[in-house]
Amino acid sequence: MLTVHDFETAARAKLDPVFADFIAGGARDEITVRANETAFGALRLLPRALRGSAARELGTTLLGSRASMPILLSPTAFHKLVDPEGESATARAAAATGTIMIVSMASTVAVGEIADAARAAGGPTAQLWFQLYIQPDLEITETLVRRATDAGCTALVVTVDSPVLGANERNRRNGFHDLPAGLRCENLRDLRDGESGHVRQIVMSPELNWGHIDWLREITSLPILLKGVLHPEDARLAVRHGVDGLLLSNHGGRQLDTVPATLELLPEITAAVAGRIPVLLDGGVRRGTDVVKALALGAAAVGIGRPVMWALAEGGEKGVRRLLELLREELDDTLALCGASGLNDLTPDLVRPAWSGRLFGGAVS
Ligand SMILES: Cc1cc2nc3c(=O)[nH]c(=O)nc-3n(C[C@H](O)[C@H](O)[C@H](O)COP(=O)(O)O)c2cc1C
Ligand SMILES: CCCCC(=O)C(=O)O
Repeated sequence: MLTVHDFETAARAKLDPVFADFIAGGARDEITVRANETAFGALRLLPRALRGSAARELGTTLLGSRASMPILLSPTAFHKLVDPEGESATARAAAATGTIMIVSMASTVAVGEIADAARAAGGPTAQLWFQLYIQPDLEITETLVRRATDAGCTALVVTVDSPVLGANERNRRNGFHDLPAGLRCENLRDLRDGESGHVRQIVMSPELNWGHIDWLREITSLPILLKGVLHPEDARLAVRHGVDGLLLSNHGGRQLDTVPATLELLPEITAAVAGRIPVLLDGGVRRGTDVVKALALGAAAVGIGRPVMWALAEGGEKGVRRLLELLREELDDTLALCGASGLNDLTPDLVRPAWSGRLFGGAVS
């Protein structure tokens, strides 16, 4: 396994095609799925020379949580679909690497158990954040927040791009609508009478509004990030509503199709928040160079979604660990080649659009 794409190929060879499609797929024509990766390819890096340093510092602190590198595990549902130990295996790999795992509310291991696995592998400083779909039944949401807080999660990541579930037509064609027998959304156990972790218990609520964020702000002292804000005006509103950070995300192209690539939106979103809160980004990050481009354009860190599922499918805990080490090596190598000794050296002047004839006044095309 030498690249993220090797993990994708290996996972596809191993997995039930229905599950492989669930992971790879996106909404409708998957235009945004492709755009996320393409956007990184449309930028070029412009390195500095003779700024040598013997070692690079990759560590960072995000909203009080220490991370050994600016690459987080974005929340992905249903890890037991691809590995019998599910999220516990993922958490051990993240903790051993010293980076932050954002636990999906739709995890197939309960968040408390995931936290135990993370601490066993990474010690007391292992960092987990918890992703939340605010439920219209606020009592249920409050219970979920309490479960995450009791487990030791150090931030809440509220997904706001899912008033309804994205239309994944691969899943529809494959008839994949629910978890196979024996697997459950363990965080949802015993929330309502007679329901014990059914996926359909998770309500995607079209009524959500800023009042819900204000309410959440009142009931928790954990930092709150919003995941899925795309419009710069909403980024400004987030700051005004006391949100602590943004995870700039289009859900890996799985919600509204044809929204821009997240990288494309990054300059506008960082301008809108004007340094008041950190902006993280996910979507299409597959290489160390992608991480550097996002950070150069103002992201505090990036998240990876599908690569984690592929690595977990390929090799369980070891696979995820190898994936994270690989990305760390690529990031370190890219920093060195760019003449950067740390993340603060990554500035916008290191990035430019790919060459086009227009640079020559249209003389060459
Ligand atoms: C299989 C899968 C499951 C996901 N589950 C969730 C989830 O439960 N909650 C959420 O907010 N985002 C979820 N996402 C979106 C990811 O958090 C992330 O935004 C996206 O995968 C990033 O793009 P990438 O896959 O290109 O790295 C999921 C994505 C995938 C591929
Ligand atoms: C209710 C599970 C949601 C999973 C999800 O967010 C995704 O597959 O993108």
